[in-house]
Amino acid sequence: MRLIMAEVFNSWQGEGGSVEGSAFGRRQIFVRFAGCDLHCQWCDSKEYIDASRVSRWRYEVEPFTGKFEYRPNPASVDEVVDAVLRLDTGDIHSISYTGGEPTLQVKPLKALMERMKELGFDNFLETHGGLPELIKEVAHLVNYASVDIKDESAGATDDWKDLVLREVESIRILKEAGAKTYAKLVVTSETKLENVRWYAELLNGLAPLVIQPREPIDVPQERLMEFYGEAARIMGRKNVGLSFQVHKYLNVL
Ligand SMILES: C[S@@+](CC[C@H](N)C(=O)[O-])C[C@H]1O[C@@H](n2cnc3c(N)ncnc32)[C@H](O)[C@@H]1O
Ligand SMILES: Nc1nc2[nH]cc(C(=O)O)c2c(=O)[nH]1
Ligand code: SF4
Ligand SMILES: [Mg+2]
Repeated sequence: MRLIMAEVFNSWQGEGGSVEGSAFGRRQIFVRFAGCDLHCQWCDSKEYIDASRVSRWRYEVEPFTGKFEYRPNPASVDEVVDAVLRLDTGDIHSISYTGGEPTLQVKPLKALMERMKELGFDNFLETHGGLPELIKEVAHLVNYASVDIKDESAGATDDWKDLVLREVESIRILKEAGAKTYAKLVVTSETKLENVRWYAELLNGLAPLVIQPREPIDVPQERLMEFYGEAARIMGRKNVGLSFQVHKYLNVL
């Protein structure tokens, strides 16, 4: 079984804040899949969106050295498992599957998750959640899930409201399967308060929410706290948090 890979590296989880299900500050091995069906304006992984242009993938030779080796795509599941195991520093909290959008290659994603589970690792899925029918195929293998709610201002797709409803459905599926799941909302200076209210109503009683400013940050602090306050009023004060992309400030992968 083959897949289009982007990169494999060892770092600490830089996002998620402190809500339940977050692995912020935990050491992970990141497995980044190539290819995505959305086009968030602010995506920081744009070079991996068009899978047909990702002719090779890279894996870190040693954690935090910035030294990589390259292999051609498509990769085999075995090659990826080998790259992950080479980066096992013995203190790994979980394996993060990110991208691009990992669920688009659901068969190899499932095979990888099964292998890592057999090897004693927990699986952490980072997903846009827009494809609940694919989420269903892996939900039973997921220990932790970070599911994005794509704000209107992300410009991810034409029918953004329908996307939000599918993301919430994915969260429901993951929760029912027993995965510790939270929603991540990337906000910009264009984010509307009424939209934040709507997301909070959909998530109320289902999963906690982290509000993550788009990098580079353009949302004023007062606005951020206004979003926070509204979400907390609807969802409860223990179910909302802030998240920042801390790895970018520390200059690590
Ligand atoms: C590159 S995405 C890959 C996983 C999946 N496609 C998704 O969007 O959730 C990984 C995470 O990075 C976040 N992200 C990407 N670019 C960002 C930016 N410029 N500022 C803040 N968060 C960003 C996304 O919102 C998502 O939570
Ligand atoms: N350190 C670190 N934490 C992350 N959390 C989510 C990431 C991602 O790109 O999915 C990411 C990433 O690329 N690096
Ligand atoms: S869904 Fe994720 S990978 Fe795809 S464009 Fe948006 S942020 Fe980037
Ligand atoms: Mg990232």
